[in-house]
Amino acid sequence: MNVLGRTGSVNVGPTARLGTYRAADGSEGAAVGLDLDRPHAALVVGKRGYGKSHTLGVIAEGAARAAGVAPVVADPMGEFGGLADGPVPARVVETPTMPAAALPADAWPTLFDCSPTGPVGALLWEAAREAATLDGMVSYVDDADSDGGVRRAARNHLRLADSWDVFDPDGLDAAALLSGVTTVLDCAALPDPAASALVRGVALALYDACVRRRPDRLPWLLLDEAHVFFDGVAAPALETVLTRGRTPGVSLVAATQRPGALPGVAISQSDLLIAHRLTAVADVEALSRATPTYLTGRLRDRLPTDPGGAVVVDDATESVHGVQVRERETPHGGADPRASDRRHDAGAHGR
Ligand SMILES: Nc1ncnc2c1ncn2[C@@H]1O[C@H](COP(=O)(O)OP(=O)(O)OP(=O)(O)O)[C@@H](O)[C@H]1O
Repeated sequence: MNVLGRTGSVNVGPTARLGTYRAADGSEGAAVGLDLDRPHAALVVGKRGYGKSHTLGVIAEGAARAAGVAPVVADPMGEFGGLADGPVPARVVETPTMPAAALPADAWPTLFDCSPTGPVGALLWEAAREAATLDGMVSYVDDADSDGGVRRAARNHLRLADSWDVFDPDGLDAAALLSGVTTVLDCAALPDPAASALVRGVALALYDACVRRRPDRLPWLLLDEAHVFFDGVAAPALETVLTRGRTPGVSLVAATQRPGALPGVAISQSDLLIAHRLTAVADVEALSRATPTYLTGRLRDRLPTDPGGAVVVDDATESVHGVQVRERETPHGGADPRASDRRHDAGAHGR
């Protein structure tokens, strides 16, 4: 099997089975895999319904099976629970939490769209610097020598954070995330700021663990709907992983239907691009601007038209491939509901 993202001997190291090569006329060829041996930054793009969540699941299945790899999937739509229902080692954390201290003090004003130099933002920043728990932060705010309105506003922000149920002193840490099984963080019930805070804490915990010690497994962080995280408080940690993660050994796979909404670094730092069908001009242009010179012809002309088809731009081998992504081994939760199915179900129940 040829392995994309890998230079040197193709048979060395863990590999995710991606699918088969696909010629321009649609005919399928030899099996093709993705390298999981070295750290990578990969971007999976495609318009709705053309397979990017499916492909993220295929990569997660391969990573779950790979020795020496600890995959963590951030699942904003609750589509990846099926990973735990199949033959790969995976667990779903239905209500993921992390210690409040996992979010750096300077992130707290941003979490609530407060200026860090404004009175409320500055108080939140100080509270996070001085206290490791939400309760401790609230106490700090209550005792602060600030205007009553400022304290009230800061307390309301912290109450909102408490209502998300995402901060817990006993929440996930790097040791739990780097355990042997794939971890799916079900973020479907979390509002975007809470999910983004969680992903920032997780990304930093994984990065710090790899910088400070040599974990038994290399983390792979897989993000679906990645534009939500890049647009939120998670962005600085994701950019750190993208720009500095490879040396300590942290990989990031970001899937999005809106590559045009990602920061330029998310495209330019990716050494693997898996592009499904895209039609929005802004998205195609964002990719085209960052795609390398060895991609001959316009990217737009090479994009596939049917679900599961993809163009893979591999910076390691400086090559471009047409690929048909394989079927999932575990149930995929991303199919759109159909009214006709509901009508059938209702009929079966005699309604
Ligand atoms: N390679 C493939 N082989 C077989 N079926 C596929 C493949 N890729 C996608 N599909 C099917 O196509 C449908 C849409 O795929 P998917 O949910 O991954 O799309 P998406 O681009 O992530 O859309 P959304 O943004 O709505 O999540 C699903 O029913 C999925 O099972």
